[in-house]
Amino acid sequence: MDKNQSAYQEEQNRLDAILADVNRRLAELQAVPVYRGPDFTEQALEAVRESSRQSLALASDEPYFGRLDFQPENAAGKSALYIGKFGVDDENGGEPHVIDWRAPVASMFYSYTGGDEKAAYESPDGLVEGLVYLKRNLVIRKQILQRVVDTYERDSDLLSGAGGDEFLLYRLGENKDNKLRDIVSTIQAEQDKIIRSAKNAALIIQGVAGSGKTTVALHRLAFLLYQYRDQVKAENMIIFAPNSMFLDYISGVLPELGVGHIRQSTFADWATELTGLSFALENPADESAVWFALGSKRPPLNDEVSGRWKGSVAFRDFLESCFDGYARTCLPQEPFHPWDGKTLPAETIGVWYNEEYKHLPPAKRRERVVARIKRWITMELDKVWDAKQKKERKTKSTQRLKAYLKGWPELDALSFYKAVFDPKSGAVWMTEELRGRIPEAVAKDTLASFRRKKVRHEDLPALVFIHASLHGIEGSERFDHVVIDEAQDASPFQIAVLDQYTRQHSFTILGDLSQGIHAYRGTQDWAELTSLFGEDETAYFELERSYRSTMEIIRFANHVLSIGVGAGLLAVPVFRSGERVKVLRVEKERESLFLRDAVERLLRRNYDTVAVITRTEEDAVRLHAQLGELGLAASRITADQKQYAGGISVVPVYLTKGLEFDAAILTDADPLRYGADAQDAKLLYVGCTRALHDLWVLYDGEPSPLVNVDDPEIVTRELPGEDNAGS
Ligand SMILES: Nc1ncnc2c1ncn2[C@@H]1O[C@H](COP(=O)(O)OP(=O)(O)OP(=O)(O)O)[C@@H](O)[C@H]1O
Repeated sequence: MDKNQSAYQEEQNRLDAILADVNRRLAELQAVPVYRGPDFTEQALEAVRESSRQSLALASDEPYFGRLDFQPENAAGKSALYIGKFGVDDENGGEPHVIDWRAPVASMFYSYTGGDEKAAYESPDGLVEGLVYLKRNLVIRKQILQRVVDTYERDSDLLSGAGGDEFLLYRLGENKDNKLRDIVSTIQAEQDKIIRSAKNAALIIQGVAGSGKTTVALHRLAFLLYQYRDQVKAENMIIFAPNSMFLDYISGVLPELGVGHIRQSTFADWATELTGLSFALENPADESAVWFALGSKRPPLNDEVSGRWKGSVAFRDFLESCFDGYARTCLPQEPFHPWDGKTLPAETIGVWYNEEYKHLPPAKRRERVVARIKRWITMELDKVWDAKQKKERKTKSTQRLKAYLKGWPELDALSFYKAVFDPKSGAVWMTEELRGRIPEAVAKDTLASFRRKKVRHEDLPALVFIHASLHGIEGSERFDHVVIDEAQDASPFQIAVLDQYTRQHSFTILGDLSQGIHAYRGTQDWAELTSLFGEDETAYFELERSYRSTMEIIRFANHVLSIGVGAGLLAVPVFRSGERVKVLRVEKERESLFLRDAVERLLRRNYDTVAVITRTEEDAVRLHAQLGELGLAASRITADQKQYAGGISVVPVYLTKGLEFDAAILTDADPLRYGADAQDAKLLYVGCTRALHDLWVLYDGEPSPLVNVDDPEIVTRELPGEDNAGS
């Protein structure tokens, strides 16, 4: 028996033994009737049983994926640690059968990349150092052992890391369906560092396309829930992603990791609900039509652009000044007369408002003062003995209080915000000086939206900020941890308001400035965020290895960036070579026919997900219809879509962000649609980096200056014959 066979046999024997144990324990637990009665102790026991049932059921299909033979210093011998998604204890109190991947000791499986140095991990009792003898990857599917790959063996000629790469490449070469997956078995050292970072800091992660940002953030949530189980609750954690379809796309990962109940939302949904917003949001498609229009039709991008101005921290400071003015002046300066001859002096009301309830936010202060005035009226009425007079005074006082409060209206965030922009609002706190600070075009646009009873996405941070200033923030509204994905599209103000709602700046903020296609409202530079949290409370990471696409695709995409944006933030591909990028001239008249044939050809290669990526929405509508007429059923991805179906998609390039496809065909890569400017380059870069295995780039006339046509190593200008495709 050779070495590989004997390793396989050894693992098969162990798997048989573990599975027998897991299956027996699962059967025993399933045989216990579920307790649904009123006894608290029994309920608690049932909860423990249910959680064991669930983790054993999950563990029984794929109990573990890795093995690490480790000998701590001063220990007599080495032990084989098996690492899986869930820990499985030995019932008799011996070494655990399987160690949870999040446990401190399991960290070595990811961080140890070979070499002669010692390995180490942080145990609850301090640093433990020792020697790793073996690192082994195991693929078990539905209880069947499929692969055994040694990625490190001490004192052997196995090149350190080489097997690890082989295993990673095997995983990366797989097709993708309509859901993102977990990567527990192949987390890379640089990703592991982020996943296991301490909770109480804002982590900012700049990662190139396909570097695993989204995936890493989800694994980090699972880690935080494990490591800080006494301090954080899943219900108090939230993931913000750009749209509902993206949330659906990533929704599978956390359940796979055994984590439930984490909130997932878009910023717009969260903000609308929190503020009880009565206006609708402007259709995002209208904004897209402006900012993703072709080159010359786009407005110039500068700091006075409404989205940038309203997304800045300076705008928050401006609103704070408005708010201070409001809080100082909102209280009526007159005394209150509930009926003729009776007075509650303005000074008394002032003391209540300015001193006694000073610790409360204005809306709550108002509530308390009004309640106190009412109590005062009741007390004064109690002094009146004559029933008729009492009744008359009661009625009078109610009318007078109503009139008095007209000068002190109850404001919600929207009415406050409207008053900021509307010169006719009569708000005394909006001084001429403050009003003069609003750029004219911004004021005009905003008022026009108000007239349509609409607000824009860019108004939401302000509305949340005002809401929090007026009402304060309840403990139950605060988050234990917040993930912001695609954070380059979030404005600094948006992140600043989220920080108000988050305990101890506990954030994972991920993005890629090279994919900042919403530059008209997003973050330009991560340093803007560091200044929000303070340097000591921020940790910055860069991920530059890209795992999604083949080497050819990444090099092709990097070229787009270096022409359109300049060097910097370029992705480093993993060594996974595939087909060359096909840059093909296809005349418009035969475009749809060509596309139909191309998609069919890709499907014959057994790809599961294929995307036709257009530059504009109109092109997507047109091509989708034409392909339908040619008998190719594809789904068209739209901005308001809730789910991603997988299969064949037709999609405008700006809606592909965050998604990935086995193969992608980019249409219209010509100079008109993709000019040599930063905005177009970012769009094209996003489009190219969606493809895992195969990228086709089509144009009519001339190719875009962003497109690499000269490098025969990574580009082919002709369609290879089907039989020798890939050669
Ligand atoms: N360590 C890893 N092992 C296996 N696959 C990985 C690993 N890291 C990332 N991937 C894969 O790479 C792809 C990209 O991951 P992900 O979508 O999380 O990246 P991203 O940085 O958020 O990308 P983008 O910015 O382009 O949206 C996914 O298919 C993911 O499964």
